[in-house]
Amino acid sequence: MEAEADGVPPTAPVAAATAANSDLDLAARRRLFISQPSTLATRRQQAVCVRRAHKMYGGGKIPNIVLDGLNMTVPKGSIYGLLGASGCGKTTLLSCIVGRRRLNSGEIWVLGGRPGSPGSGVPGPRIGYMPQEIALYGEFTMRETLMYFGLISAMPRSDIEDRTEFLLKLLNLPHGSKNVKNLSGGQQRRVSLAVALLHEPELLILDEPTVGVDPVLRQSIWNHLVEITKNGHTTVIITTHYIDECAQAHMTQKLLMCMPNEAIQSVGIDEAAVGFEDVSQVLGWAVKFSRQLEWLDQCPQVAFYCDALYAWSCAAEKSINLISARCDKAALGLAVSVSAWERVGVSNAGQSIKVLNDNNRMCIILSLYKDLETLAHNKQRIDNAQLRRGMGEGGKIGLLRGGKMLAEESPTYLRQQYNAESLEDVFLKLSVIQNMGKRRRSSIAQEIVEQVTVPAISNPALDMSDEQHAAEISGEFGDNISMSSAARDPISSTAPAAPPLPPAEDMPTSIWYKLHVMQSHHLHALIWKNFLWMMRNVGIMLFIVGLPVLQILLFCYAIGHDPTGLKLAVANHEMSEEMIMQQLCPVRSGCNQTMLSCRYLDMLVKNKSMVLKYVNDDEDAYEEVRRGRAWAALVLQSNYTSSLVERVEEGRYAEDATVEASDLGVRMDWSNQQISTLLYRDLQYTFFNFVEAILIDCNLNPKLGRVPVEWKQPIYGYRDPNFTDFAAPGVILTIIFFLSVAITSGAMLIERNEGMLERCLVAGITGPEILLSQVVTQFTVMLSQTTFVLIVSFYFFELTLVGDLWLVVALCILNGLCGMTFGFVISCAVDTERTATYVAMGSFLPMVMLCGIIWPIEGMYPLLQIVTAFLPLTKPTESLRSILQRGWGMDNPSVYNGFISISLWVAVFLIITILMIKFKKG
Ligand SMILES: Nc1ncnc2c1ncn2[C@@H]1O[C@H](COP(=O)(O)OP(=O)(O)OP(=O)(O)O)[C@@H](O)[C@H]1O
Repeated sequence: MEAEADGVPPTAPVAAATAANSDLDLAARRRLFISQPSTLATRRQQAVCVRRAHKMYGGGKIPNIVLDGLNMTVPKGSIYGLLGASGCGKTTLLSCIVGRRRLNSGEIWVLGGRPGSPGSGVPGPRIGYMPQEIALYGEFTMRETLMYFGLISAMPRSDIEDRTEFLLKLLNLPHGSKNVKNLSGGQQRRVSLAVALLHEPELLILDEPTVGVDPVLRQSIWNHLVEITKNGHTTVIITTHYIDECAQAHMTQKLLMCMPNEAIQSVGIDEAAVGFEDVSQVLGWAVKFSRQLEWLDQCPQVAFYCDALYAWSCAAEKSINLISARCDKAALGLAVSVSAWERVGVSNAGQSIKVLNDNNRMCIILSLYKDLETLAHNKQRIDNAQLRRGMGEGGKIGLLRGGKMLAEESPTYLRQQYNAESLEDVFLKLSVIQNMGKRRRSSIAQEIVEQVTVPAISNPALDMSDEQHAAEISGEFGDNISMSSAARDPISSTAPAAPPLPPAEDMPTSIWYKLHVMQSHHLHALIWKNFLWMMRNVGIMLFIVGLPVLQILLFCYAIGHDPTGLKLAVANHEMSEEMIMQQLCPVRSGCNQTMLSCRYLDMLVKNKSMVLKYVNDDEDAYEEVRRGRAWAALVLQSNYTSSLVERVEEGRYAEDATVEASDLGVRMDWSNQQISTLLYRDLQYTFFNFVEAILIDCNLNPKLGRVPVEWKQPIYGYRDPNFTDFAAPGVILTIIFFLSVAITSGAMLIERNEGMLERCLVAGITGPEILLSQVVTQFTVMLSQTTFVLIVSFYFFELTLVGDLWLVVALCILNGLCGMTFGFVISCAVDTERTATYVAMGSFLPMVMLCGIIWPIEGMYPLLQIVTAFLPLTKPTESLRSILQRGWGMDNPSVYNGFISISLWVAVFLIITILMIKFKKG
């Protein structure tokens, strides 16, 4: 039955039977492991327990497998160093541990629960996370930064203040009222560390914490970490991608800068590291050096570490001479960080090395500037030595390579077991063993094996001779020894299935629990932070509030008004040459039938602000138009007045010649539709007014001069509508909508890209909380924007407002909300601000064109008319136009459709955002 269970029929041949036997063994072993009642409990007792973790990025044929059956066990109360080359997956593993990414398969237990599950506290206040990037608000002071993260952790203000004082002191930070952006890189990293330490979490995860921190401070940080792990309540995981140990493998790290002679003697150190970070320190060092060296003389060896910008160019020579003069040690190591080399430049570096050589006392540890990696690597030696010392013998180091944990032991144990002087050697040997497992026939591997003495394999985790067995054993062998599992493709593996993992612990399943995604202290912290950010960026806020006002001002001044000062060339043959010379056409009022042409032309000037230029003949007038000096040429015959009178008096009996002579001859420049339509209208309307005026003056019925159409009082709008009134609704909504898009997506992307969002999420803030806090904050901004825009439009420029102002306000606010949620979608969908700008711009232009803002939808291509009905601004624009121009209320479909449409869009954008936040991680 057992054989059947393992898929081998009882009648199989002998070879198969042998295999079946081994399967039986395996099954028996598996049962043994499964039956261990303590397995699940043991896992949950660890601070972190990872079993058979698989994680890959990208799909397709060549996925990037980052974690490949990884196991990791971090006991509570320990300091765990996660070491591995750059890009080996440390950050990925940490983000899975803190619940920000999901494994493709495998299990993670953190502090007894599954990260991301309700009630686990992970992500949340049980974790202190210091990411690789600074991830802080540059505009906030250190105190404000710590206050914000303290509030997130629901700490009382007094506790936050106490802890802040303690941490500022511990981390040697300047007075807490300095803005984070004004701190040095190293100081910023220390603030970042302070944030992680602030709420005294149970699990502290520090991703490369001591980069940019001088040796003095590193020591105090390490002391603190050792202190907090002592009582077993706090566990620390630290990553670094520098694998090696220093050449002098037993170097003891001590702070010497300020340490008096007696202290050095009492500590009894035999090697020392001296480090400093900035120019002033270097210069100070150079001056004080002779005295310091007296103390340092106690040490047989000194490592001299420098990360100063001008260390080489300004002070190095002097310092080195001083060192050289006072110190006759066998070896004085000189390590310089990559940044110093890079900034000083290779030539200076070369010069400095020359000085060192000339002095002939130094042993240059580094292989100098040619290999920046080596420089970086050497810089980190001090860290790793501290890591080792800080962890003591109880701590563990996990060596990560190729998605697997090569080993997980105390540094001393590893060095002893592999007979290695440094962890780098251990790592190298383990890498060779790993390669042997994968590529036994590889000549390259053989070569390496020949050169590197591989110790007898005593750790079954590294025995790759039976990969399947290794995989089976992995993770079940015991929780205190973690072993690497065999390489196996998580998807395509045909190897026997691993034993089933224990079921997950029961989590609260009530709907209320699941809905309980908002916590008041989180919202309080977020809203406080958002408003603080606004206060710190008054210039930006003034711009944000002022920009829509400026835009509406520009719109009201620039758009929709009738063009004035249009030039007309007039060939009026009723005028004498002298009159043309003087550009004077005499106007006679009353029932006077002389020079009527002048009376008409005068009305054009006075009523329509046209500018007339009198010319001698028709061709001259046309030429003016051809040369672009006039929009139209008017020709009036020499007998214009008499012909017009005769035409009016004789009516249908008037002769053709009379009718033609009374016509106003017009040739226009029709190239500009707006201007020519306006001229066309004004020339005619002015003529009707002119005839009407004469008829009135002569006591005749003015209606006789009109076309037989009676233009009664309009039902909606005015007889003389303007384009401003037509375009204003769409323009107001567009301004509010797109400014909300820009502000919201900008704010969210800045947070995300600078790592603040990630940090907040790890601290336990949820996506909906961030959204709600942004909505609250942006709402106040949008409210002020809307108020100013409406005041400018309807109070100062008196745009037509017939309907209910509150409906207008409500629609504008909904529209701003819609822009805000669209901004959320953009910030979730894209990664950079530049892409966000492209998306915003890409959506702005089509919306302006298609939503009936600058041209009536009725004039669009029929298919577009259907499409445009579904866009966010179409119905609201129609709705606002109806409220403003027609005074319609919510009972009218044209109005309420706008409200419904925009509300639906708000809901759609919100849902998309929440889904993206939920499913886009990892
Ligand atoms: N979001 C992502 N999408 C695709 N690939 C990713 C993503 N994040 C990381 N990777 C890849 O996964 C691998 C592991 O990256 P990770 O950042 O975890 O390494 P690391 O060990 O922390 O490196 P370092 O020490 O340099 O910080 C790298 O090859 C990286 O290119």
